[in-house]
Amino acid sequence: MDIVGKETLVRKRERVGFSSEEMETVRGIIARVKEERDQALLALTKQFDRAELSALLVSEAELAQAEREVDPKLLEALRQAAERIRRYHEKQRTQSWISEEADGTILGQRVQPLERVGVYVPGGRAVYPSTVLMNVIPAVVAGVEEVVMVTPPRADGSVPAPTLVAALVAGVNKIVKVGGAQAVAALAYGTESVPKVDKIVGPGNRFVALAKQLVFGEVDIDSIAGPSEIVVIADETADPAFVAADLLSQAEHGDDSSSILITTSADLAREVQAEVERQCGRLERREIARAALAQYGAITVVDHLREAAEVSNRLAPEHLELMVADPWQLLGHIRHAGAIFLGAYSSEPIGDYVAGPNHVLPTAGTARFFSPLGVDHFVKKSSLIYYSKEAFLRDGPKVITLAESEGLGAHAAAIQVRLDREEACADD
Ligand SMILES: NC(=O)c1ccc[n+]([C@@H]2O[C@H](COP(=O)([O-])OP(=O)(O)OC[C@H]3O[C@@H](n4cnc5c(N)ncnc54)[C@H](O)[C@@H]3O)[C@@H](O)[C@H]2O)c1
Ligand SMILES: N[C@H](CO)Cc1c[nH]c[nH+]1
Ligand SMILES: [Zn+2]
Repeated sequence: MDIVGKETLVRKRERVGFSSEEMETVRGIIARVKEERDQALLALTKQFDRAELSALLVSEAELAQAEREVDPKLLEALRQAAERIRRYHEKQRTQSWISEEADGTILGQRVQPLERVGVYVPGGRAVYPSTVLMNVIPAVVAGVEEVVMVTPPRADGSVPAPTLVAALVAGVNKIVKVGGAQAVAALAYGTESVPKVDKIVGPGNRFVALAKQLVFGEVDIDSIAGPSEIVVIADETADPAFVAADLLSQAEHGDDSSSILITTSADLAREVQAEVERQCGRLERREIARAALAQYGAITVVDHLREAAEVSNRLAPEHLELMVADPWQLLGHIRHAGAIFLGAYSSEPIGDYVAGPNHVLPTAGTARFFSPLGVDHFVKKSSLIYYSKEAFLRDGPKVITLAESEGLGAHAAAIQVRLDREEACADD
């Protein structure tokens, strides 16, 4: 990892948008799925995943086989993680409310779960049972009636047992063996095997992200979760081995992941640089991590922690670790980050798996305005309005004035007809 100036470090994070070629590919896939439905899904799965499927849906027998096959230790870890994730998300529930005014007017807001959602679970380069839990549990906690999961099959037509078992633990209703843009299109428009959903959530590669953007409007989507990112702010009290290990934890996700250290200590910067080199050599995914660090990894030395917070706020990272003597004090200066990890033992992977908060977080600077995936993403709200006659007679004339100022005569007339009726009744 290079030690660079802070402006170079900020530029390291800049990403290229979608190419016209990618646009064309994904538009073509979506159009084909709309037209040919299941036939297109089967053909595209053969083309991209090299799997020749006889059925798109995962069967009960496959689920039972996965339960038998999976390591009991993994099953137990998934169950315990699911419990913590469920408990955290239960705290996010928002209630409907209703409030009555003195004149009898009743106003309120009704919160209702979405009926059916689709969850994309990546299946290309790695297996992510934890991502199944993180996407499905908030939907279940919100009260969504039907959760449809899509994930690309392996070349032999199977879905990895840990993914299937995680789906069972989390409460998925239907699992479809399809990935990429074709899976997103199927959820957005519906096919013989895939029901049309109201919202699509879940991370994926560029084809998945682009497809989600293109079907937005037909269905709702969550924010687009791009390549993983970590920023560590560390002072001279941080342990260089801990810092290096946490930087590598995100670098191993993909060669487009970003790992950045901002520190007030030039000594720590050099120690972390050496540690990263040493620890990276021991990793199975070292080539991926090296490529990520070369392109999107950097260390910068700043004069004080306030400046470190300013640089981090400009990056608005997905994950931010505060490995400093007093992380709670520094927290006051942090404005933008998807998840903030405080202190030496709040290592980022704790948040990826077991802490409870969601690991689907805003990336690429979107933590400035997006929030972590949560129960809110799976509900919608309706306003409730009951006007008493007394309140109507008081406010009606104001509505007429406002409607006339906008040239909307029918609006004014809807009020006037009631005012006239009232006047006629009073005359009788
Ligand atoms: N933010 C998170 O919480 C989180 C969690 C897990 C994974 N991820 C990210 O999700 C991504 C997963 O990517 P992945 O590729 O491993 O799996 P993926 O499931 O997203 O993509 C695989 C699919 O991409 C499609 N595809 C591949 N090449 C194509 C091409 N040339 N043209 C059209 N379609 C093509 C195929 O249909 C294939 O099934 C990674 O970037 C990973 O970091 C993020
Ligand atoms: N760190 C990833 C999100 O950026 C999520 C993940 C899944 N598994 C391990 N990590
Ligand atoms: Zn991770």
